[in-house]
Amino acid sequence: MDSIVVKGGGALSGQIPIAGAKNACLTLMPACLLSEEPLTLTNAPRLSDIRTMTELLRSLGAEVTSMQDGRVLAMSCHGDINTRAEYDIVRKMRASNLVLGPLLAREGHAEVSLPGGCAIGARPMDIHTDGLMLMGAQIDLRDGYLHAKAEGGKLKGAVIDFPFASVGATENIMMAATLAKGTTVINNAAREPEIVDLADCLRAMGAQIEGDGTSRIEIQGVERLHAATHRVVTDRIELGTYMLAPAICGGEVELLGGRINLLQAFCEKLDAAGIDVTETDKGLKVARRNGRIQAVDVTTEPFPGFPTDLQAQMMALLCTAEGTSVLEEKIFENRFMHAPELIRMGADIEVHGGTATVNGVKKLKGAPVMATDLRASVSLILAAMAAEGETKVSRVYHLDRGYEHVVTKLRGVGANIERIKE
Ligand SMILES: CC(=O)N[C@H]1[C@@H](OP(=O)(O)OP(=O)(O)OC[C@H]2O[C@@H](n3ccc(=O)[nH]c3=O)[C@H](O)[C@@H]2O)O[C@H](CO)[C@@H](O)[C@@H]1O
Ligand SMILES: C=C(OP(=O)(O)O)C(=O)O
Repeated sequence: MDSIVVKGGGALSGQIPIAGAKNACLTLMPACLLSEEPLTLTNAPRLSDIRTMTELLRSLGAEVTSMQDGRVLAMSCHGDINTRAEYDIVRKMRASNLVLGPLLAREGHAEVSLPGGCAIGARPMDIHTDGLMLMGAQIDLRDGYLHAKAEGGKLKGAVIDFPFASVGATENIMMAATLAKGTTVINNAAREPEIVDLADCLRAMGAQIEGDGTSRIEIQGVERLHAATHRVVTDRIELGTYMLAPAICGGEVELLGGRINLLQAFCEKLDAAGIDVTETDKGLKVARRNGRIQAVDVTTEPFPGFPTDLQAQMMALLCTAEGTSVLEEKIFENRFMHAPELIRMGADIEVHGGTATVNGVKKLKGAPVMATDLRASVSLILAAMAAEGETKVSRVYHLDRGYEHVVTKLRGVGANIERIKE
C-alpha cells in the first residue's frame, strides 16, 4: 500500500493545470448507454473511479476505448446490452448507480445493485426510484438489487417534485427522460455545474432539455439519440483543493482552467479568510494576503452553496486561522473523519454531530496520519504542506479516486512531497 510523505515548507509559486471533473465524467460515461451510436468524451481525468466505470460499462456490453493516455474516452453501445449491474463492481463506487436511468430508458428494464453506504455516509436512492416510478417504472428491492421494469417497456414523462435537490437523482432522471414518451419536469432539481455539463452532452446527442442550471428542468423525450463528442467540464473540486495550497502555505499559484463562477461561495469564504483570488486569461491566481488567516464559518449546501466536497480541505486551512471557525456539514452525516487525524497534527477541533468547531493554532506539526476517504486524504496533504516537520499519510489509494498526478502537480509549485511504496 502506498503512502505519501510530505515535509512542511515555505511559500509556493507556479502553475497547476486542472483536469476534467471526476463527478461530471462519471455521469457522462453512462450516457453512452442511451445511444447505439458512439459517445466520445475529451478532457477526461485519469482516475481509478474512471477505470471502475469503464469496467462497469464493459460488463454491460459497451465498448470503451481509452486514448491519448486516458484523456479521450470513446464509448460505443451498439450490440446487445446486459442490464444487470453486479454488486462486485457497484460496491466499489457510488457513481455506479447512474447506469439505472439509462438502462431502464434503453432496454425497459434493469437490475442494479444498491450502492449501500460508504465511509462518508449512507447513499440512499429513494429520490431516484420515486422519480422513476412516477415515470411508469415498477421497482422492487430483492437480494440487494433494484429490479426495475418500465410499464409497457417504455418510460413516460412525468412531473417530479424532488424533496431534496439530489445531484445523482437529477442525473438519473434526466438521462431516463431523454428517451421517455412525452415531457418530464423535475422541480427542485440540482443546479451543480456537472448537471449543466450532462445536459450539454445530452443535447449534443440530440436530447431536448431546458432549464439545466435552474431548479426546474424540462426534458422532452425523443425517439433516439445519436453520436456526439463532448468536453468534460473543469473539476471545480480539484480546483478548490489546489487553490487552498497557496492559501495554506503562502505564495502565489495560478490554477489553469479555473473560473470563479464554478466556486463563487468558496471564493467568498477565501476572501473573508484573507486570500486573494483573481481571474486571469488562463485561470485563477490565488495568493494569501499579509498576516494570519482569519477564522470563517462554513456551512455545506447544494450548489451554489459551499460544496461538501471541499469541507475537509477548508478545515485544513482553518486549523491555523486566527480565531474560532464553525463548520457545519449538512450533506453527509459522517464527513469529519479527517478531524481526528488533523488533531494528531496539533489542530484544536471539537466535533459534535454535524458541527466541527476549529480553534485556530499557530502551527501544525508533522505526524503519521491515515487517509479515510477521498477528500479527507487531500486535506491531510494540504495541512502537512504547512506543518513543521514530516507527515506520512497512509492509505492514499483513496486519493487516486479523485486526484491525478497529485505529487507531480504539487511538486511543480514547490511542495516537498513524495509517494512511497511499502
Ligand atoms: C447535494 C450535494 O452536495 N451532492 C453531492 C453528492 O452527490 P450525490 O449524487 O452522491 O448525492 P445527492 O446529491 O443525491 O445526495 C446528497 C444527500 O441527499 C441524500 N439522498 C440522496 C439521494 C436519495 O435518493 N435519497 C437521499 O436521501 C443523501 O443521503 C445525502 O444526504 O456527492 C457528490 C460527491 O460524490 C458531490 O459532488 C455532490 O455535490
Ligand atoms: C465523495 C465523493 O465521491 P463519491 O460520491 O463518488 O463517493 C467526492 O467526489 O468527494
